[in-house]
Amino acid sequence: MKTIDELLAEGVAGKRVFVRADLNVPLDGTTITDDGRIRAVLPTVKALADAGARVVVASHLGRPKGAPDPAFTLAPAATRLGELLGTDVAFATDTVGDSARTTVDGLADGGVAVIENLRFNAGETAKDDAERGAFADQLAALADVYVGDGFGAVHRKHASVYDLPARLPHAAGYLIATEVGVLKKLTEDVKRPYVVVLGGAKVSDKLAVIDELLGKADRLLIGGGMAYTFLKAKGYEVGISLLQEDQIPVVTEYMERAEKNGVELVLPVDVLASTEFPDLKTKAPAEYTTVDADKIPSDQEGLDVGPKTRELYASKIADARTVFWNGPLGVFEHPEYAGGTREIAQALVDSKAFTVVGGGDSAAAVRTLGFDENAFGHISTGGGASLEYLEGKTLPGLAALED
Ligand SMILES: Nc1ncnc2c1ncn2[C@@H]1O[C@H](COP(=O)(O)OP(=O)(O)OP(=O)(O)O)[C@@H](O)[C@H]1O
Ligand SMILES: O=C(O)[C@H](O)COP(=O)(O)O
Repeated sequence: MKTIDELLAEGVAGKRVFVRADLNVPLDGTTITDDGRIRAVLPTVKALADAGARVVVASHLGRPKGAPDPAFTLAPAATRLGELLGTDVAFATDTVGDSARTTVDGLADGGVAVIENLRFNAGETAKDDAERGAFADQLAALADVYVGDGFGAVHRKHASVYDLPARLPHAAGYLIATEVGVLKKLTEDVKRPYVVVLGGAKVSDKLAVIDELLGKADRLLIGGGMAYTFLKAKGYEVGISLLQEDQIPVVTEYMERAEKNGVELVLPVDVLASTEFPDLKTKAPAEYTTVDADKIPSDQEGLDVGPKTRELYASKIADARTVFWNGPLGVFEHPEYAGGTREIAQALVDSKAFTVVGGGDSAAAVRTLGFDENAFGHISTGGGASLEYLEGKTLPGLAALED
């Protein structure tokens, strides 16, 4: 894989360099609530701009349906990038149309532009190779060189991640190099006990990693939306909690295998449950009760792990030498349901382990709850991406950067 330093040594002055970033930041309307993913790509963008490249930054944001949708515009991210760089950043209101062409043509050496959300174009995420390829051709027309630095999206076989680097000379950015360096340690030389904490809401994306972790980790602590499929598989009532019904046989097998392999697979023993999902905009006080995990009322959903679970999980983390944590333990965006995530973050900070926090939302949670980023060994920008790396899968966005 060519590094960005090698690319810089060859010279990029005057060249149009397409930087595939992951600027998929959490938003409250048009306000960015955590800009960690934008800050993470700054070293690459700065180095290219300082070397006189004309930098075209591209990313997806959210999951729009292949057409423009103002709720998912990258305009706020472009503005924030400009603030962080301390320079004007041009913004194209489309991805490969007139605005993108004019904006890129108007870039001076050392200038930076952001083009609109890649996923406003159906070709970006298309399953069909030809459709993705046609969109990649349009993107390729905007640049001379490609730099992959959107670590959070390298597990996606998408046009800008997978097909575009095949069409241009390419290199890996600083963020990808750092992320891969840290995660490699967890796959090759892990210090034990190795504890993995899994939570979050993208349950179907993330269950598969457990298959691999059952052969690697010593303890798996399950929380967040992921827990309810396990609790249901144990025969418990989970009410209207997040549930991946079709995965019940799979998680049942995981629990059996964990027992056979001597891996501790730990589930919540109590949860905060409510009849209503909280209002994340107004943060209005929520009504909930704390119930044992086998007694969730049928009209309620679990929204955070309860106090007994927090204590149990903290005790499982205390003597760890390595901890990987992906996915908030509850709906941390609401103050009432942030306690589980906060206490797990605190347990990581208090432990002597090498700690890695993975995921856009997990990283955002740690920062918005007031933790010092430096209190953790590494905060990864990739959730699904870091998990698939740990699964040992070939990640399309990394494979595409190989020479
Ligand atoms: N019990 C629960 N019920 C519903 N949603 C939950 C629950 N627990 C956590 N969540 C939600 O999970 C979301 C984060 O999950 P996600 O899987 O996206 O995390 P991530 O891995 O950090 O991010 P990413 O994969 O996007 O990088 C949060 O918005 C949080 O509110
Ligand atoms: O938030 C993420 O995990 C990445 O930006 C990838 O987003 P996606 O899950 O919508 O592909």
